[in-house]
Amino acid sequence: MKMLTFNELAHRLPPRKAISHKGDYGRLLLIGGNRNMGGAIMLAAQAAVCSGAGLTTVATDEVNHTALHCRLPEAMVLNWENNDLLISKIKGADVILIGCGLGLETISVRLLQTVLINIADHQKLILDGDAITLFARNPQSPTALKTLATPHQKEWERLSGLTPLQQTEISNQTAVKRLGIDVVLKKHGTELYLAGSEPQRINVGTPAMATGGMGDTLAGMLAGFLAQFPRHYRQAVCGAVYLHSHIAQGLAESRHVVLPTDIISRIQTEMKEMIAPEE
Ligand SMILES: NC(=O)C1=CN([C@@H]2O[C@H](COP(=O)(O)OP(=O)(O)OC[C@H]3O[C@@H](n4cnc5c(N)ncnc54)[C@H](O)[C@@H]3O)[C@@H](O)[C@H]2O)[C@@H](O)CC1
Ligand SMILES: Nc1ncnc2c1ncn2[C@@H]1O[C@H](COP(=O)(O)OP(=O)(O)O)[C@@H](O)[C@H]1O
Ligand SMILES: [Mg+2]
Repeated sequence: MKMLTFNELAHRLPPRKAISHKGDYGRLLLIGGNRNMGGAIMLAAQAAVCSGAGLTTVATDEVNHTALHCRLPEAMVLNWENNDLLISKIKGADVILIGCGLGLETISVRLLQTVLINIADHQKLILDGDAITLFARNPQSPTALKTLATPHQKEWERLSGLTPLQQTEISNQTAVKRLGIDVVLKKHGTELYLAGSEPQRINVGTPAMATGGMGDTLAGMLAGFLAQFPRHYRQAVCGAVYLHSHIAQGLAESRHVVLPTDIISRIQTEMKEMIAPEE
């Protein structure tokens, strides 16, 4: 499988224009965080904001609102039980990420359905975590033109029917085509299956990343990149996936374990290396 390298990514994403404002860098809606897993959506939201999303709104259980406001005053918050407000936020978003700490309860199912019904083909959708598990139980054609799922191997097994041992490049490609979505298959040597390009694999990453919340952080980075670089879909997805593991690998030189929050604190600085200098 083709290897994704830093050289292929460096300076392929555009710098910010002097005459621009937050509205130019994407409206992002993140949906997740039940009563027990508020941390998952907070990590995703922090990663998205630090990646440069213009405006970030988080729809989550009300129990998480104070913590989220304290941790990330840059983000707006809404109660995910407020269906009318949620629908209006879905319709106004450029990118929607659902799944981090979403849970598998009745409300989780309803939230995913609300997104799938109300999203339109000019918007981008990212399915992570529990949204993948729920989607696998009831697969349907997504109405978003671009739908990206970010499963780990167990979630990919639920979605594709392939056990980790059966998850070969050819079988994965067949399953991706059948599902009609793009897939970032997370593992040691994460693989990218994006429509219109040949599968790629990253050569960065470390077992120091094997800790809860690491995938939530990647999902937030992907959302932030897609919101901000709407005309550079492939480079944005590859850039976020690569940078997440590249940062972790650098930090792991001096740490036994790398925390999601350690990665988040490096995103802004490391993105400076990756973005083309202003012309
Ligand atoms: N702080 C938080 O609130 C956290 C919330 N989380 C949320 O917990 C929910 C469930 O996600 P989980 O992934 O824990 O649960 P799952 O039950 O979907 O999958 C976890 C299990 O899959 C297996 N597995 C096989 N291959 C794997 C691979 N390559 N990578 C990871 N696991 C692999 C492992 O045995 C692991 O115990 C998600 O909504 C997620 O966002 C987790 O991200 C952990 C942190
Ligand atoms: N041994 C490893 N080597 C490289 N990357 C890893 C390793 N273990 C975990 N990761 C990375 O950490 C992230 C874990 O994602 P996920 O399992 O969804 O975490 P969570 O749901 O807890 O946030 C993925 O990006 C995966 O590639
Ligand atoms: Mg996960």
